[in-house]
Amino acid sequence: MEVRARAPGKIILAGEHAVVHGSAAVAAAIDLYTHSSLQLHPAGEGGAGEVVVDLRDLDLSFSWPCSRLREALGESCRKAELQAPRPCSSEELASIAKLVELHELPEAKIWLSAGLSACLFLYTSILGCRPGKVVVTSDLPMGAGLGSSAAFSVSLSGALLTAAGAICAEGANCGTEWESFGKDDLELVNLWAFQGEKIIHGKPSGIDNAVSTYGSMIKFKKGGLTNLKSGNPVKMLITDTRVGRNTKALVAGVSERASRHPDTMASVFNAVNSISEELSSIVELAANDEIAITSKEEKLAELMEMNQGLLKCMGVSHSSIETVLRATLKYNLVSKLTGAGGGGCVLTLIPNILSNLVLEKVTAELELHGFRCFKVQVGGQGFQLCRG
Ligand SMILES: Nc1ncnc2c1ncn2[C@@H]1O[C@H](COP(=O)(O)OP(=O)(O)OP(=O)(O)O)[C@@H](O)[C@H]1O
Ligand SMILES: C[C@@](O)(CCO)CC(=O)[O-]
Ligand SMILES: [Mg+2]
Repeated sequence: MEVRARAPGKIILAGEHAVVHGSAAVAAAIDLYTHSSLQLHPAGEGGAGEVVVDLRDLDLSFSWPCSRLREALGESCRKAELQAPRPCSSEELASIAKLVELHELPEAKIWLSAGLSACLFLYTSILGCRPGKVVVTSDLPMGAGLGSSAAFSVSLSGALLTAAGAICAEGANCGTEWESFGKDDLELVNLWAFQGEKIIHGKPSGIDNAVSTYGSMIKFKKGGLTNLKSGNPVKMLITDTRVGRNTKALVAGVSERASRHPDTMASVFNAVNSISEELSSIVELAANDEIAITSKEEKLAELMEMNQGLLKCMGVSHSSIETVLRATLKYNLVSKLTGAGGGGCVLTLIPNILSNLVLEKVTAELELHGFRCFKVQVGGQGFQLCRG
């Protein structure tokens, strides 16, 4: 049997980085997905067979004989207690890293090793050393702020947990082939995906895996999640500056700045918390006429502008991000970085009354800089499954 799972990427409307330090943040799922499909193979004689990970978009395939996995991981290669996800110990992570190194990734693709380590950890913890093949494809740019690592961890955890019989989809959703899950199953997927994110990010807040698992728009603050019912659709243009960066390093950089200036940075995080709280209540307001919608959008834009200023103050803006801010401001549009920053993607709020002509002009100007623009639906589905 083949299990096909998908999990969405996300945008962060307010609160990235500060959320790692306990502030509130607001995030929403977008309609760009990572798909993980899984086929289990019958165990060969004497435990033969292999685990194959096929990263289709990158045209890369990796395999490990089950016997090699068992030898390297020993006890940890035994199926874990599925209902209680466990973190990857540092010894286990070192053994997994050695298994990944066997494949000698080219220097230009070395960033993949964290994703492969997370994949091997989730596979062997959830299924043990059973032979099987995972195929991953994604609409998301990797390492660009749209939550590719979380969508990868969520889709993979969900496919593995389904194959292990730990969770079960609840039937077709809205007449599509994609099936959704109940609250308890989603919670389990989210907990396992968080362990995968820890391997990739170092110190994740958990917001990216939560919004990818549950979908919709959420306010997230350590230990708590509120579903936001958006009063009117929020329209955003996403610009990928194509400047590569790494969330783990950026998160560590902000923490270092916080340890050098604890009081000052505490005030910055506190200000971001207020922005996220205010933004989440504005998002939920239902505006009925053009004047009300415009006033709501003006408030959102101002909060995004303030948040961008504070992100710059945390040291995570970048000249490419500043270029997008200037280009969009010429059309009176407000932008902020989204995700970890340092390059990656920028959000631009698209007012309801903005004509398609102006939107096309802005997009064309951004593309002239070599950036790539996406128009996305905000606040859609979370983790879902399709039976093959
Ligand atoms: N489809 C995928 N296949 C394999 N590895 C992936 C995939 N998607 C993400 N990854 C792993 O996640 C890493 C990118 O994660 P990172 O957290 O740095 O960026 P992001 O998740 O795209 O952005 P952000 O965390 O700011 O939202 C990649 O370097 C890779 O290790
Ligand atoms: C930068 C960060 O706040 C968001 C990355 O999308 C990291 C995290 O919350 O884990
Ligand atoms: Mg990430």
